[in-house]
Amino acid sequence: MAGGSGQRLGYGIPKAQVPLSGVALLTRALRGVEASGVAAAVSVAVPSGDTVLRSLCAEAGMSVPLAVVDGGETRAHSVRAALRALPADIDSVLVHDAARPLTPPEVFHRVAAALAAGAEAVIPAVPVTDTIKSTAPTAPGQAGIASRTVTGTPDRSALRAVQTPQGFDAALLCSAHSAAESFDAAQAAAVTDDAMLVESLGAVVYVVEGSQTSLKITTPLDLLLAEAVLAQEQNRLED
Ligand SMILES: Nc1ccn([C@@H]2O[C@H](COP(=O)(O)OP(=O)(O)OP(=O)(O)O)[C@@H](O)[C@H]2O)c(=O)n1
Ligand SMILES: C[C@](O)(CO)[C@H](O)COP(=O)(O)O
Repeated sequence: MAGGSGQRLGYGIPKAQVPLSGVALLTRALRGVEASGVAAAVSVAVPSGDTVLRSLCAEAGMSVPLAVVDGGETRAHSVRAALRALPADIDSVLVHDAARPLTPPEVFHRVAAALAAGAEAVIPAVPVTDTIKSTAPTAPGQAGIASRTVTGTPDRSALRAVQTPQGFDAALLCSAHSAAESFDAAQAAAVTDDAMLVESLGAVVYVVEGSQTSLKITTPLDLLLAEAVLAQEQNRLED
Protein backbone atom coordinates (compact mmCIF):
# COMPACT_ATOMS: atom_id res chain seq x y z
CA MET A 1 0.00 0.00 0.00
CA ALA A 2 1.63 3.21 -1.22
CA GLY A 3 -1.43 5.37 -1.82
CA GLY A 4 -1.10 7.68 1.18
CA SER A 5 -0.07 11.31 1.20
CA GLY A 6 2.19 11.35 4.26
CA GLN A 7 0.59 14.29 6.08
CA ARG A 8 2.19 13.37 9.40
CA LEU A 9 5.65 13.05 7.85
CA GLY A 10 5.15 16.48 6.31
CA TYR A 11 7.50 16.24 3.32
CA GLY A 12 4.93 17.66 0.89
CA ILE A 13 5.30 14.63 -1.40
CA PRO A 14 3.60 11.22 -1.17
CA LYS A 15 5.28 9.37 1.68
CA ALA A 16 6.22 6.34 -0.42
CA GLN A 17 8.45 8.62 -2.52
CA VAL A 18 10.38 9.91 0.49
CA PRO A 19 14.00 8.72 0.54
CA LEU A 20 15.35 6.70 3.45
CA SER A 21 19.16 6.85 3.24
CA GLY A 22 18.79 7.71 -0.46
CA VAL A 23 16.27 5.03 -1.47
CA ALA A 24 12.50 5.67 -1.67
CA LEU A 25 10.34 3.98 0.97
CA LEU A 26 8.35 2.18 -1.76
CA THR A 27 11.52 0.83 -3.38
CA ARG A 28 12.76 -0.45 -0.03
CA ALA A 29 9.40 -2.07 0.73
CA LEU A 30 9.36 -3.76 -2.70
CA ARG A 31 12.92 -4.99 -2.10
CA GLY A 32 11.68 -6.52 1.16
CA VAL A 33 8.89 -8.35 -0.67
CA GLU A 34 11.33 -9.54 -3.34
CA ALA A 35 13.91 -10.68 -0.76
CA SER A 36 11.27 -12.69 1.09
CA GLY A 37 10.40 -14.69 -2.01
CA VAL A 38 6.82 -15.21 -0.79
CA ALA A 39 4.94 -13.35 -3.54
CA ALA A 40 3.74 -14.80 -6.85
CA ALA A 41 2.34 -11.42 -7.92
CA VAL A 42 2.38 -7.90 -6.50
CA SER A 43 -0.20 -5.13 -6.73
CA VAL A 44 0.77 -1.62 -5.64
CA ALA A 45 -1.68 1.20 -4.91
CA VAL A 46 -0.24 4.68 -5.49
CA PRO A 47 -1.89 8.09 -5.12
CA SER A 48 -4.13 8.77 -8.11
CA GLY A 49 -2.11 10.31 -10.96
CA ASP A 50 1.30 9.80 -9.30
CA THR A 51 3.86 9.07 -12.02
CA VAL A 52 6.97 9.04 -9.79
CA LEU A 53 5.84 5.96 -7.83
CA ARG A 54 4.73 4.25 -11.05
CA SER A 55 8.26 4.74 -12.40
CA LEU A 56 9.79 3.42 -9.17
CA CYS A 57 7.63 0.29 -9.51
CA ALA A 58 8.82 -0.21 -13.09
CA GLU A 59 12.46 0.25 -12.01
CA ALA A 60 12.21 -2.06 -8.97
CA GLY A 61 13.17 -5.09 -11.04
CA MET A 62 10.65 -7.41 -9.42
CA SER A 63 10.89 -11.04 -10.49
CA VAL A 64 7.10 -11.51 -10.33
CA PRO A 65 4.29 -9.69 -12.20
CA LEU A 66 3.64 -6.25 -10.71
CA ALA A 67 0.45 -4.21 -11.25
CA VAL A 68 0.13 -0.55 -10.26
CA VAL A 69 -3.28 0.95 -9.54
CA ASP A 70 -4.65 4.29 -8.39
CA GLY A 71 -5.32 4.16 -4.65
CA GLY A 72 -8.31 5.70 -2.92
CA GLU A 73 -9.33 8.12 -0.23
CA THR A 74 -8.47 5.82 2.69
CA ARG A 75 -6.01 2.94 3.10
CA ALA A 76 -8.92 0.48 2.87
CA HIS A 77 -10.05 2.03 -0.44
CA SER A 78 -6.49 1.56 -1.70
CA VAL A 79 -6.43 -2.06 -0.51
CA ARG A 80 -9.65 -2.72 -2.44
CA ALA A 81 -8.20 -1.17 -5.60
CA ALA A 82 -5.03 -3.26 -5.25
CA LEU A 83 -7.01 -6.45 -4.60
CA ARG A 84 -8.96 -5.97 -7.84
CA ALA A 85 -5.67 -5.97 -9.80
CA LEU A 86 -4.41 -9.30 -8.43
CA PRO A 87 -4.69 -12.49 -10.50
CA ALA A 88 -8.07 -14.22 -9.97
CA ASP A 89 -6.58 -17.60 -9.04
CA ILE A 90 -4.60 -16.63 -5.94
CA ASP A 91 -5.38 -18.30 -2.60
CA SER A 92 -3.69 -15.93 -0.15
CA VAL A 93 -2.92 -12.23 0.06
CA LEU A 94 -0.35 -10.40 2.16
CA VAL A 95 -1.18 -6.71 2.61
CA HIS A 96 1.96 -4.67 3.27
CA ASP A 97 2.65 -0.95 3.86
CA ALA A 98 5.22 0.94 1.78
CA ALA A 99 5.57 2.88 5.02
CA ARG A 100 7.36 -0.18 6.49
CA PRO A 101 10.55 -0.20 4.42
CA LEU A 102 12.68 -2.35 6.75
CA THR A 103 10.50 -5.41 7.32
CA PRO A 104 12.89 -8.38 7.44
CA PRO A 105 12.22 -11.49 5.29
CA GLU A 106 11.55 -13.63 8.37
CA VAL A 107 8.40 -11.64 9.16
CA PHE A 108 7.03 -12.34 5.66
CA HIS A 109 8.01 -16.00 6.16
CA ARG A 110 6.21 -16.30 9.53
CA VAL A 111 3.02 -14.84 8.08
CA ALA A 112 3.19 -17.03 4.96
CA ALA A 113 3.96 -20.13 7.05
CA ALA A 114 0.92 -19.57 9.28
CA LEU A 115 -1.30 -19.23 6.20
CA ALA A 116 0.22 -22.41 4.76
CA ALA A 117 -0.52 -24.15 8.07
CA GLY A 118 -4.23 -23.34 7.71
CA ALA A 119 -4.74 -19.91 9.26
CA GLU A 120 -7.30 -17.72 7.47
CA ALA A 121 -5.84 -14.52 8.90
CA VAL A 122 -2.40 -13.75 10.37
CA ILE A 123 -0.81 -10.58 11.69
CA PRO A 124 2.75 -9.89 12.86
CA ALA A 125 2.97 -7.99 16.13
CA VAL A 126 5.31 -6.99 18.94
CA PRO A 127 4.62 -6.51 22.66
CA VAL A 128 3.94 -2.93 23.72
CA THR A 129 6.41 -1.26 26.04
CA ASP A 130 4.33 1.71 27.19
CA THR A 131 1.37 1.41 29.53
CA ILE A 132 -1.70 2.07 27.35
CA LYS A 133 -4.75 3.91 28.73
CA SER A 134 -8.19 4.38 27.23
CA THR A 135 -9.35 7.97 27.56
CA ALA A 136 -12.37 10.18 26.90
CA PRO A 137 -12.97 13.92 26.63
CA THR A 138 -13.05 15.50 30.08
CA ALA A 139 -16.55 15.95 31.50
CA PRO A 140 -18.03 19.47 31.26
CA GLY A 141 -17.05 21.39 34.35
CA GLN A 142 -13.66 19.69 34.72
CA ALA A 143 -12.28 20.81 31.35
CA GLY A 144 -10.22 23.58 32.90
CA ILE A 145 -7.63 21.04 34.10
CA ALA A 146 -7.04 18.87 31.00
CA SER A 147 -8.91 17.93 27.85
CA ARG A 148 -9.07 14.16 28.50
CA THR A 149 -9.44 11.81 31.45
CA VAL A 150 -8.59 8.11 31.83
CA THR A 151 -11.38 5.55 31.47
CA GLY A 152 -9.32 2.39 31.87
CA THR A 153 -5.99 0.58 31.79
CA PRO A 154 -6.02 -2.60 29.69
CA ASP A 155 -3.78 -5.48 30.79
CA ARG A 156 -0.52 -4.71 28.97
CA SER A 157 0.55 -8.32 28.79
CA ALA A 158 -2.34 -8.98 26.38
CA LEU A 159 -1.64 -5.98 24.14
CA ARG A 160 0.37 -6.08 20.91
CA ALA A 161 1.48 -3.41 18.46
CA VAL A 162 0.43 -4.68 15.09
CA GLN A 163 2.49 -4.52 11.90
CA THR A 164 2.31 -5.57 8.27
CA PRO A 165 2.41 -7.71 6.16
CA GLN A 166 -0.97 -9.01 7.29
CA GLY A 167 -1.88 -12.29 5.60
CA PHE A 168 -5.32 -13.56 4.65
CA ASP A 169 -7.23 -16.17 2.78
CA ALA A 170 -7.98 -14.21 -0.40
CA ALA A 171 -11.74 -14.92 -0.43
CA LEU A 172 -12.08 -13.93 3.25
CA LEU A 173 -10.22 -10.65 2.73
CA CYS A 174 -12.32 -9.81 -0.35
CA SER A 175 -15.55 -10.53 1.58
CA ALA A 176 -14.41 -8.37 4.48
CA HIS A 177 -13.56 -5.49 2.16
CA SER A 178 -16.84 -5.88 0.23
CA ALA A 179 -18.71 -5.51 3.52
CA ALA A 180 -16.72 -2.35 4.27
CA GLU A 181 -17.63 -0.72 0.97
CA SER A 182 -20.92 0.50 2.45
CA PHE A 183 -19.25 2.19 5.45
CA ASP A 184 -19.98 5.87 6.01
CA ALA A 185 -17.09 8.33 6.32
CA ALA A 186 -16.72 7.94 10.10
CA GLN A 187 -16.76 4.13 9.91
CA ALA A 188 -14.27 4.18 7.03
CA ALA A 189 -11.92 6.46 8.94
CA ALA A 190 -11.95 4.04 11.88
CA VAL A 191 -10.56 1.18 9.76
CA THR A 192 -6.86 1.24 10.55
CA ASP A 193 -5.88 -2.24 9.41
CA ASP A 194 -7.25 -5.14 7.36
CA ALA A 195 -7.41 -7.60 10.25
CA MET A 196 -10.15 -5.63 11.98
CA LEU A 197 -12.39 -6.13 8.94
CA VAL A 198 -12.02 -9.91 9.04
CA GLU A 199 -12.37 -9.85 12.85
CA SER A 200 -15.81 -8.29 12.34
CA LEU A 201 -16.75 -11.32 10.21
CA GLY A 202 -15.85 -13.57 13.15
CA ALA A 203 -12.63 -14.98 11.67
CA VAL A 204 -9.82 -16.14 13.96
CA VAL A 205 -6.81 -13.86 13.48
CA TYR A 206 -3.51 -15.51 14.44
CA VAL A 207 -0.62 -13.44 15.77
CA VAL A 208 2.99 -14.21 14.84
CA GLU A 209 6.16 -12.48 15.97
CA GLY A 210 6.85 -9.17 14.23
CA SER A 211 10.10 -7.24 14.32
CA GLN A 212 11.27 -4.07 16.06
CA THR A 213 12.92 -3.03 12.79
CA SER A 214 9.63 -3.33 10.90
CA LEU A 215 8.70 0.11 12.20
CA LYS A 216 6.17 2.27 10.35
CA ILE A 217 7.47 5.57 9.05
CA THR A 218 4.81 7.98 10.24
CA THR A 219 6.64 11.00 11.64
CA PRO A 220 10.09 12.57 11.02
CA LEU A 221 11.36 10.83 14.17
CA ASP A 222 10.54 7.42 12.63
CA LEU A 223 12.66 8.32 9.60
CA LEU A 224 15.61 9.18 11.86
CA LEU A 225 15.20 5.89 13.69
CA ALA A 226 15.07 3.94 10.42
CA GLU A 227 18.25 5.70 9.23
CA ALA A 228 19.94 4.65 12.46
CA VAL A 229 18.80 1.03 11.96
CA LEU A 230 20.25 1.04 8.43
CA ALA A 231 23.51 2.62 9.60
CA GLN A 232 23.87 -0.03 12.30
CA GLU A 233 23.26 -2.79 9.73
CA GLN A 234 25.86 -1.23 7.43
CA ASN A 235 28.41 -1.11 10.30
CA ARG A 236 27.69 -4.74 11.12
CA LEU A 237 28.29 -5.76 7.47
CA GLU A 238 31.59 -3.84 7.41
CA ASP A 239 32.87 -5.37 10.68
N1 LIG B 1 -5.39 6.40 1.04
C1 LIG B 1 -4.34 5.68 1.46
C2 LIG B 1 -3.76 5.91 2.73
C3 LIG B 1 -2.67 5.15 3.11
N2 LIG B 1 -2.17 4.21 2.27
C4 LIG B 1 -0.97 3.47 2.63
O1 LIG B 1 -1.15 2.80 3.85
C5 LIG B 1 0.08 2.73 4.56
C6 LIG B 1 -0.11 3.19 6.01
O2 LIG B 1 -0.69 4.48 5.98
P1 LIG B 1 -0.06 5.76 6.69
O3 LIG B 1 1.20 5.43 7.35
O4 LIG B 1 -1.16 6.40 7.46
O5 LIG B 1 0.31 6.65 5.42
P2 LIG B 1 -0.29 8.05 4.99
O6 LIG B 1 -1.78 7.96 4.84
O7 LIG B 1 0.48 8.43 3.79
O8 LIG B 1 0.11 8.97 6.23
P3 LIG B 1 -0.69 10.21 6.84
O9 LIG B 1 -1.89 9.60 7.54
O10 LIG B 1 0.28 10.84 7.77
O11 LIG B 1 -1.08 11.12 5.70
C7 LIG B 1 1.09 3.62 3.82
O12 LIG B 1 2.05 2.82 3.19
C8 LIG B 1 0.23 4.41 2.87
O13 LIG B 1 0.86 4.72 1.64
C9 LIG B 1 -2.77 3.98 1.04
O14 LIG B 1 -2.32 3.09 0.30
N3 LIG B 1 -3.85 4.72 0.66
C1 LIG C 1 -1.86 -1.30 9.04
C2 LIG C 1 -0.96 -0.70 10.11
O1 LIG C 1 0.33 -0.50 9.61
C3 LIG C 1 -0.86 -1.73 11.24
O2 LIG C 1 -0.12 -1.16 12.28
C4 LIG C 1 -1.49 0.60 10.67
O3 LIG C 1 -2.69 0.39 11.36
C5 LIG C 1 -1.65 1.68 9.63
O4 LIG C 1 -2.08 2.86 10.28
P1 LIG C 1 -1.99 4.28 9.57
O5 LIG C 1 -2.57 5.26 10.53
O6 LIG C 1 -2.76 4.14 8.30
O7 LIG C 1 -0.53 4.55 9.37
